[in-house]
Amino acid sequence: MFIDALVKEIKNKKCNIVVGLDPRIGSIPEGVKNKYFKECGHTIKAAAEAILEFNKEIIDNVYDFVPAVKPQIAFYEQYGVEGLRAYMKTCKYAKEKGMLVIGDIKRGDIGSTSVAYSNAHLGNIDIEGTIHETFAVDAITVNPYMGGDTLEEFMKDIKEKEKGMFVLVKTSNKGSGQLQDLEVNGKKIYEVVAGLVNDLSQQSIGKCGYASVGAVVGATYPEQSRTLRKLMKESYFLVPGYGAQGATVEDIVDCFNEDGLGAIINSSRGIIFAYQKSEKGYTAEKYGQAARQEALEMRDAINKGLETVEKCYW
Ligand SMILES: O=c1ccn([C@@H]2O[C@H](COP(=O)(O)O)[C@@H](O)[C@H]2O)c(=O)[nH]1
Repeated sequence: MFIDALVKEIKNKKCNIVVGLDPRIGSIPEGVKNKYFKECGHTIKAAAEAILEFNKEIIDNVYDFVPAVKPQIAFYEQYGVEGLRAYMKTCKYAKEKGMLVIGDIKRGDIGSTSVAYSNAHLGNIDIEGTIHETFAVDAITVNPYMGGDTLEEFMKDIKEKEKGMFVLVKTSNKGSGQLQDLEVNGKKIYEVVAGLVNDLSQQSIGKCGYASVGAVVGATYPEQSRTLRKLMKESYFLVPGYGAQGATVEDIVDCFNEDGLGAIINSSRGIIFAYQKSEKGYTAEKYGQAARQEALEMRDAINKGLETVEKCYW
């Protein structure tokens, strides 16, 4: 099951972080992009090639101690077909290096359309008996706004193909409260969604005791995450908002259960563009090493924080 593979990697690597692969061409070092711009001009193809090279260097520098990567598909889609090719190649490369891949795709639609999303991102597509995989990754993020039936359509691939999904429950952005914190029948919307996630998670509990149906819970809302931890005991939390969005170790420790497991903390810009922190003596030429250093520091800070509250698994 996806969750068993994730928890195994987390325990083996003693690391609770996921590196977000959100490449922005403006922040990719000149040395990388100029190579492709010289070859192909200022084209979509050149940008996509630069993104792929950049991602591979980041993966090469973190795969030995980081369990998973989370590419956000929007950063690839904006370059059309070439961008999506870079997304697929990035996912494949990370998998070859032994990392789990969480596709941050935030999909969800009426049931039959969710099936198509699931085929694309978790399963495969059957063309008159010939099976093809397209974007398949280990787990995806899913938007629950259209209701529980839209989530259920992903369960077939989660069970049969041993995949996972993280449902948006309480997001990290400033406006997340505008809808998610509204009260209906004495419950916040995010609590209602947590109920849906908890129900689905019961169908996907692995040997490790956690479920392949998890929740996205923003690091920027520690109070809400404490409530949510109690409502979804078996669900793993995918926690964005650390670093660039301002959340710190203190904000994320309660996303973990008492067993020291239950959460994987994402940082994207803070790691992949760490080379821009010139105060730390990093350089553009060594952007991969800068990302490695920053990810190591994040891992150690989180482990130390968890030790302090007596929740460190190892
Ligand atoms: O609530 C959410 C859900 C998803 N995200 C995504 O996580 C990363 C965060 O990037 P940083 O650079 O570390 O801020 C990004 O891909 C978002 O789309 C989120 O931030 N909050």
